[in-house]
Amino acid sequence: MRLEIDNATVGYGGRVVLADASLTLEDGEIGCLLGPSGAGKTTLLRAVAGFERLMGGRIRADGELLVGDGVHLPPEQRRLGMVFQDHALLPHLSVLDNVRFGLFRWPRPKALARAREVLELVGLVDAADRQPHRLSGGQQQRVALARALAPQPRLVLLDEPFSSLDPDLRERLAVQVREALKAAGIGALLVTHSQVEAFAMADRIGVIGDGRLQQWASGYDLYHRPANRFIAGFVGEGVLLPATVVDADHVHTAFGVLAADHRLGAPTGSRVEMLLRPDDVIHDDDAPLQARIVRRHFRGADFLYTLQLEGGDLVEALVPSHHDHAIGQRIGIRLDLEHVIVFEHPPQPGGEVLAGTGD
Ligand SMILES: Nc1ncnc2c1ncn2[C@@H]1O[C@H](COP(=O)(O)OP(=O)(O)OP(=O)(O)O)[C@@H](O)[C@H]1O
Repeated sequence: MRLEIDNATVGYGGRVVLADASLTLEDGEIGCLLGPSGAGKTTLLRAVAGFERLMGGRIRADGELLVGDGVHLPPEQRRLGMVFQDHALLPHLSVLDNVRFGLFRWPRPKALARAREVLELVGLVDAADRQPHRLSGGQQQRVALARALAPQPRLVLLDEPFSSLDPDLRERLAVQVREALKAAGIGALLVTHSQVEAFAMADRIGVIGDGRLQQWASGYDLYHRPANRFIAGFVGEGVLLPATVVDADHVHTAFGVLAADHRLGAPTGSRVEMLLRPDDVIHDDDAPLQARIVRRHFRGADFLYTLQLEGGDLVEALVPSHHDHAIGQRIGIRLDLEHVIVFEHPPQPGGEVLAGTGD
């Protein structure tokens, strides 16, 4: 199902939580709403489901108006599946009967066959006769997904489905859930505040913050082509480094003159900022530019080094972990990127290390 959210404004009691959000999720795609707590992700998801009203805008499913312009289709007429954080399985029913529960209008043999089919999709057909409480948290969440998929919804809505699970398990489960949805050919819209989950699961991610949908794009584009400073800081790590505009296409930086990703409006000589991700900075013994290690964070496969350049600015570099250098040591670095992302407004003196607030 193609989902179109067009200038949706949502809120409570006249107070706007999220204004003018627009996005399109193509048939079979998995979308994710990512953002800090209280940003309005759940409210928007509930508006798609039909549990909240819109203050403005429209939501369409395959061109059909679900809500907006005086229309408000009740949730049960939208043919959407829901999976919640507390999967709410019925404890006295077997896994199979939990999945079959929503199919009470189907003829019994057909309902049984469908329940088995979706349990197969989520890899739990062998657990069909067990009670839900005898399954792990991750398995229970997969049963909840199977239950949502059983009535063949047009789209599945998932609200923080993995948040009660261990971080390790979450990412694995996100991948499994993605595979099950793709195998079923059913698209989904997921709410999470974890970018790890969003990256593992989604074809498209919408980052919500400061009352707006800040960007709707692939995980790759959010990371490498963030639309603004908010996204640059919320998604991934890196630094914002001061730079000076040379001409409409170039900036001067500590790494020399670099090509900007877009034509610059700021006049020659203006101070701007450029985004450097840790994987843009390569450790190279032969590089003429040297930087001093001021912090090191061992992560197993690699080190995240914080490095100070000659002029005092800080950058971060992701370096394979067999390059084990001590704090205070100087190492050669160069950049591996074609264009730099430039934000054209007054920079912080000395640059800024982005916290990577989306965990
Ligand atoms: N039923 C309600 N009545 C009034 N205000 C509400 C209601 N539900 C949520 N809010 C407020 O709306 C804002 C957005 O809440 P929402 O749950 O959509 O955020 P979220 O991005 O999903 O956050 P979280 O990740 O913490 O779930 C918050 O300020 C919240 O306090």
